[in-house]
Amino acid sequence: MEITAWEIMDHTLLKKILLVLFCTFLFWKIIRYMCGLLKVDKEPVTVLVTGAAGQIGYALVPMIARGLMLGSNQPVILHMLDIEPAAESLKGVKMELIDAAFPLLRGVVATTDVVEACKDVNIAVMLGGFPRKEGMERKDVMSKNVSIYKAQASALEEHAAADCKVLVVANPANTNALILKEFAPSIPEKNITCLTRLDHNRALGQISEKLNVHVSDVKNVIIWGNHSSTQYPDVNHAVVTTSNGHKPVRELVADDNWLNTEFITTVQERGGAIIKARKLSSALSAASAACDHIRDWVLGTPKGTWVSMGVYSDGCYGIQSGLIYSFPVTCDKGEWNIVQGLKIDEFSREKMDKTAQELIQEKKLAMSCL
Ligand SMILES: NC(=O)C1=CN([C@@H]2O[C@H](COP(=O)(O)OP(=O)(O)OC[C@H]3O[C@@H](n4cnc5c(N)ncnc54)[C@H](O)[C@@H]3O)[C@@H](O)[C@H]2O)C=CC1
Ligand SMILES: O=C([O-])CC(=O)C(=O)O
Repeated sequence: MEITAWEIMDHTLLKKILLVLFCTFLFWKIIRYMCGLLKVDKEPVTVLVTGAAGQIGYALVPMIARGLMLGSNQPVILHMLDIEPAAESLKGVKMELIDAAFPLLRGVVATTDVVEACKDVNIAVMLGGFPRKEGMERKDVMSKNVSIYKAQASALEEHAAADCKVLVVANPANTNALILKEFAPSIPEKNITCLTRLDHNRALGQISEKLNVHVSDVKNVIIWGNHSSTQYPDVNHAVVTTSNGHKPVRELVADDNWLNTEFITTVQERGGAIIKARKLSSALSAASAACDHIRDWVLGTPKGTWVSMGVYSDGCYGIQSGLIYSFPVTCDKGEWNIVQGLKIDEFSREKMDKTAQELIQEKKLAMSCL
């Protein structure tokens, strides 16, 4: 068969067109594959917030959904628990979370069922509890919280993820955390903590105001002990970053009398001062501190910096083991470790022991309510 010149040219053209189409297709496939490799969409982390219809809850859940707790590339699923009388209000919070269209928020559960709330939870922030009311004895409040924390400990133990990290905020925070630990024996004791980061941040704030320096330049204050007015805010190891390196806070403040009296009582009594001013307890700063606590625990503390966390004591610094006591800690790869070897002077020793004594009494009271 005879092939004309036109037909030969036509063939070549056709081949070229096919080749271009094939190359475009291949290029597109490669680009899609590379995009897949670079994709940063992680598995969502499930975060439980109990008492979520309350005022800290209302400040905290949008922070979590915005990535302030676990990072700006970490999707989250929120589980919110409250009690029946707050169910309608909780529903409203869920509606607002949907309306806010948070890109990281991959699901919201709002429930009054503790089992549903605890299911597959990776992080639990416990805000729910029974507040002290007029005319109530400490023992009455303790007894109500012991039963709440006992029940929630069992639900977490049975239904949460095996490596669930717990942060107790509700007061009495240290002792509620201790009860939770007692009744959730299969959750590792290192995974149960309480919030003293608010007190830590308050101490940083006071030093920053006194020295007129940026708060992010102040570091390594310590809150020892109970989240109560016996806590000991300690600046003996705290420093300020200056253009000439780190300078001790004591040297810069140059007023030991202020540091040993007014500074300590201001931090110890700050919660009460906020209640007096707002007629409500601290909520935005408590929510922010809860985010700081979990973020540093999960993602790590910056090099050379420690933070304060209420953790299970092992006897170090002469603090009786078996209490949830606030210590200076560093965090790495999801684990906290108490900063060791800090020098403790006589003034500090006395204050650290006083707050430990209060925790021993609270523990006794809690155990008597069981
Ligand atoms: N550790 C810290 O630094 C701080 C601790 N707190 C404490 O945090 C807690 C929460 O404070 P707010 O949000 O201001 O209180 P709030 O009274 O506004 O909210 C508490 C919420 O817990 C709910 N609740 C009560 N019993 C519950 C249960 N068994 N299960 C689930 N939810 C339950 C209530 O219905 C309410 O919605 C309080 O105990 C407060 O004293 C407050 C500030 C700082
Ligand atoms: O007593 C309260 O509810 C408030 C509180 O713990 C604080 O602000 O430190």
